[in-house]
Amino acid sequence: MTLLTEQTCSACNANSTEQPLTVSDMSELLVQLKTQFNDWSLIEDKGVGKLSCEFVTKRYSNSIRFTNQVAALAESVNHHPLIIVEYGMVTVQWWSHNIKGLHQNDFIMAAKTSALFLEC
Ligand SMILES: C[C@H](O)[C@H](O)[C@H]1CNC2=NC(N)=NC(=O)C2=N1
Repeated sequence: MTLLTEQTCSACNANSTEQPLTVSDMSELLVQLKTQFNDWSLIEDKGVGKLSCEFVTKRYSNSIRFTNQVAALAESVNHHPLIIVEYGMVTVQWWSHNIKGLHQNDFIMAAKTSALFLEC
């Protein structure tokens, strides 16, 4: 099985007709993600499933540097997370706005976000 970090995002377009993942597909992807990076959680926010992770940083400047790296990654694939920047912590949440739920892309991007943090 190809690691999520080695997969690429499918094109994200506003009028996607794709549906959110089935529960079984989501569960399988969550196991894959947590096997590689255990800190991600599946949350539900106003009925929308999201992947959320809190990254602990040493200084605010580290938070900003990591945030900028995630932003560059997001821009490179036109798929963007919510990022909350605090002193000592960056919270990242991935979901697909166009389908109001989780897509495989979100699991790929979550894995790539964690891989970025490890290099940071
Ligand atoms: C028009 C543009 O391609 C779309 O709005 C993209 C931008 N970034 C996006 N990011 C996320 N997380 N979900 C989307 O549906 C999405 N759509």
